[in-house]
Amino acid sequence: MSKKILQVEQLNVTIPGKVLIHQLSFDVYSGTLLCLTGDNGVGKTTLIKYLLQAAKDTISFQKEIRFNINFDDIQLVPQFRDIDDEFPLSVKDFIVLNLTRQWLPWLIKSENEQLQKIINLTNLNDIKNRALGRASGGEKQRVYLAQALMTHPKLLILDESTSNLDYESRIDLLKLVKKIIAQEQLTVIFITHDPELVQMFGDFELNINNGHGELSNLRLTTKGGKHA
Ligand SMILES: Nc1ncnc2c1ncn2[C@@H]1O[C@H](COP(=O)(O)OP(=O)(O)OP(=O)(O)O)[C@@H](O)[C@H]1O
Repeated sequence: MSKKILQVEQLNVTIPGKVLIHQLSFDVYSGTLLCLTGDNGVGKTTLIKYLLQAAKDTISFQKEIRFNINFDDIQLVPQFRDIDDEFPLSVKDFIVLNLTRQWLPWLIKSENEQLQKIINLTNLNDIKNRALGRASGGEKQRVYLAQALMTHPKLLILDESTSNLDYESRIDLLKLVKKIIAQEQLTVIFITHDPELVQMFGDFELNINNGHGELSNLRLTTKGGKHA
């Protein structure tokens, strides 16, 4: 089994006046895809907010949440982006928005190399100069993924990245995510309502139900030895 990058022990996930998830414990292993599932409103996004807060402020949650990576090693691809048809920035320019160095208005050699590597990895060569607003839903998701990958994350959190995509685009995106996990030793937490994707691509499933979370190892439990 690969290295643990995150350990959560007996965590209560709360909102004002209510415990959403009781005594939640699970581990996340490096180089795996963990699917976070559960009905609307069970607390998946709130759990992710706790994890991000704990990565930033390691002291407050030190008993319940322990990361073996830093906050800067984590990238979140949010569920909603305000990108309409008129969004003028090119795919290439959007991908580099995450880079924090702002003292030069152009990219240095290593950043250009990283950009081209990520564009190749996410199959965006054909549309890299197109305005992002003109990209299809599936292409946009690949661009968001590419933007997140620019900073060499160790943990990527995908919040329902496939929810507005057709069947083929959903499968394609998850195949790409699995390829990147294998190539880059990336770890992914994927929030999803899609049981088929969980079964096809997940290594682990953390299902939240009735205020409790249960972690399943899908590689061990899947019939037919899909992941064995
Ligand atoms: N700051 C807050 N104050 C009050 N209620 C909140 C707060 N944050 C979240 N909630 C409530 O907590 C519940 C869980 O929300 P959350 O967004 O975590 O659910 P979710 O499992 O991600 O749902 P979905 O699948 O619909 O995205 C919801 O009922 C939401 O309205």
